Amino acid sequence: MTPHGARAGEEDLDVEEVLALVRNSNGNQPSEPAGRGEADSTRPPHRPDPRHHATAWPQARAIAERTARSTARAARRAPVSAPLEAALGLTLATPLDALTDLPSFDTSAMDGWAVAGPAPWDVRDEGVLAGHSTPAPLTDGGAVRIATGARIPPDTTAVLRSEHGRTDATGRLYATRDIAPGQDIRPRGQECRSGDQLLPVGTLVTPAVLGLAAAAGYDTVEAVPRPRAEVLVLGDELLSEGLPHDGLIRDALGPMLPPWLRALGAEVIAVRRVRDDAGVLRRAITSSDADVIVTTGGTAAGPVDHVHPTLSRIGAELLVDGVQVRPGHPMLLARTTETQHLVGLPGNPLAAVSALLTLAEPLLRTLAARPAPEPYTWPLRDAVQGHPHDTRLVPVVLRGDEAIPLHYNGPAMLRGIAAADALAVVPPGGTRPGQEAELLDLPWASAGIGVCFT
Ligand SMILES: Nc1nc2c(c(=O)[nH]1)N[C@H]1C(S)=C(S)[C@@H](COP(=O)(O)OP(=O)(O)OC[C@H]3O[C@@H](n4cnc5c(N)ncnc54)[C@H](O)[C@@H]3O)O[C@H]1N2
Ligand code: MOO
Repeated sequence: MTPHGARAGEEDLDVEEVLALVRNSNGNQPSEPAGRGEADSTRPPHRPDPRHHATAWPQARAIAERTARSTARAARRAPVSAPLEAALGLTLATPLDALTDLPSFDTSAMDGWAVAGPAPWDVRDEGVLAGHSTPAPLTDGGAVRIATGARIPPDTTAVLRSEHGRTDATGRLYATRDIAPGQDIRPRGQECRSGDQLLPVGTLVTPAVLGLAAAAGYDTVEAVPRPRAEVLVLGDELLSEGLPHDGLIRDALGPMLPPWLRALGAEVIAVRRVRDDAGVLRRAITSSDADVIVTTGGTAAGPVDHVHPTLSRIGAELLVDGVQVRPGHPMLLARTTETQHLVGLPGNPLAAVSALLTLAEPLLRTLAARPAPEPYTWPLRDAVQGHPHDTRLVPVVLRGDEAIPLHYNGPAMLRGIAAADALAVVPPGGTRPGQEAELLDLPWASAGIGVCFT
């Protein structure tokens, strides 16, 4: 594995600059109708050559990130005060400064005796347990039974572990090995002083961050709110239960997308089935107050593929109209209002995954103010056939220090991705056995279901 090193510095671009970048990259005026808008009768009903519009894969991801950054700046969403139990997966909007010294008092690190002065020691009758208030001071030659986590009595020299002490017939305590002054005492403020910065703005709230926040005295943390996402599942052929029959198939994306979008930082406010009707789709889009609308299907140029004409009719700006990636090349990204984006995922399920990781991931991550993952590469055990011009995303499992490409990676298949640890980014032309390729992690593969899906 070879980390690429730090990401190239992403300069702050505003929306105009992003749009200019799109114009330059694919010759397409993003503010123009998408290409087959009913509003523009001078245009042919089908886009003549999708490849002509398609954005290179790395650039598509950069556009998604940049438009999210400029929208986040424009929208200035106020931080929320999140109770710890609701903060997992959010990003800190203010630094986590210690509200107390840690430890907040001198603490015994071991079960044993607090002792004062040299051995032997007379042991007090009553011991000190964790949670007790300040115990009485010791005097030279004195000792007291103490539990791990208990407050150290004033004038204690050290803590003698229970396994390193013995008492004689008269009950006097001796050490079976040397103990140094201060041994097994955690002094107040050893980890931090009140006011110390424990974590900076922008830190992802993990289970460990929740623990640290609680230890440091927090009941709530100031965090960036999750971007609100609404999923519109298009397609009259979809069933929500039972076996496929009579040309109807099960909706695979309705169940898959909400948890995946949550893992990417979104709050999923609704999942709606939308029938193949341009008016219904239009109303569904224009009535949504989500930050990000995610549609599935209808991105191509078939008779009931209503996404492009609808975006055109509502005056949305197409920032990405097709990406040079397989599967998923008809994917799109549009800005529907000043503060709202739409990600069009193709209907083929693995193509939808590809679009999710290409466009939705950088968009949601940036809106959620999450840190960008460090890109990394991994050797692919087997040769992978490449597309002549486009990037391929191929499901892989990680075994030892190799990534093994999986079969069943066709656009309509989920069998490969369901078994995968990551997606390999295969450049045009393919890879040789042992050649390194960038990997895109799947959120559950590295973070665990409970962590990333809450
Ligand atoms: N003439 C062309 N046809 C197609 C092209 C092309 O370039 N020229 N591209 C193909 C590619 S590549 C893809 S990907 C698809 C994208 O199509 P759409 O986004 O319009 O999706 P649909 O046509 O609605 O569906 C495609 C396929 O996926 C199935 N589907 C849809 N939704 C779901 C779902 N929620 N769960 C499971 N399966 C779903 C749907 O039944 C179709 O089989 O276009 C190609 N065509
Ligand atoms: O983008 Mo499509 O998935 O190649 O079938």
